[in-house]
Amino acid sequence: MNVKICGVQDKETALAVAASGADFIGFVFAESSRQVEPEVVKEITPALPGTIKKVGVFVNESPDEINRIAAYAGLDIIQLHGDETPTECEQIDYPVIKASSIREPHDLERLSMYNVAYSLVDHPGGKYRGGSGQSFDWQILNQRTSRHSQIILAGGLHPGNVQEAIKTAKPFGVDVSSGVETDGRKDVSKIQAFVMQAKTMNKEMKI
Ligand SMILES: O=C(O)c1ccccc1N[C@@H]1O[C@H](COP(=O)(O)O)[C@@H](O)[C@H]1O
Repeated sequence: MNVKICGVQDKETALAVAASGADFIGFVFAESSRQVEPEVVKEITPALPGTIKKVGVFVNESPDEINRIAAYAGLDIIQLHGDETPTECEQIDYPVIKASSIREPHDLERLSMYNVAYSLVDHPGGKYRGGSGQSFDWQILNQRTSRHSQIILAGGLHPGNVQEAIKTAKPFGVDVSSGVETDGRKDVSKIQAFVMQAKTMNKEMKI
């Protein structure tokens, strides 16, 4: 199971995320309580091993600005968490994770409009466009077709429910932000527990 830990804001936490065995680390450049400046991420990314993919999260930013920040900050992958069109996704010079809100089975149809590396499925959200800590009905994902491969499941995951989520939705990967925090800050013991729970499912399900 592939694991992404999102909303990292400092080098110490980033190193702990890499040491936990996570496959992707996310930095939020969009408006959020977890927003981080490109100058900060530029100092963090060279300290991380090449094995962990550095993901920049953007909401309704222009492709030119995203490409500029990605090159400057040393990103590998771009996560688009707003109303970006399929054309805008194709203007990104990096592999794209396109996030979509899932309320009902019909929402899955939207995923195949995008020619992107990964589709991330999330709860419709709260104050910001993501990171709300709320989950949706994972059973909906059982109605996806083979066109919907490389699904990353997000929204309200935490160490206590990630195994059930994986069993139900059988995603390519899982993504978490709020669920590995205590009092709004990343909590290394929760990050380690989340990665351990998700990777254990890997072995049990042989996926
Ligand atoms: O984490 C944020 O603050 C954020 C802000 C704006 C867009 C996306 C954001 N994070 C993404 O939101 C989902 C779900 O997060 P949570 O686990 O429910 O808190 C996840 O994909 C994050 O990458």
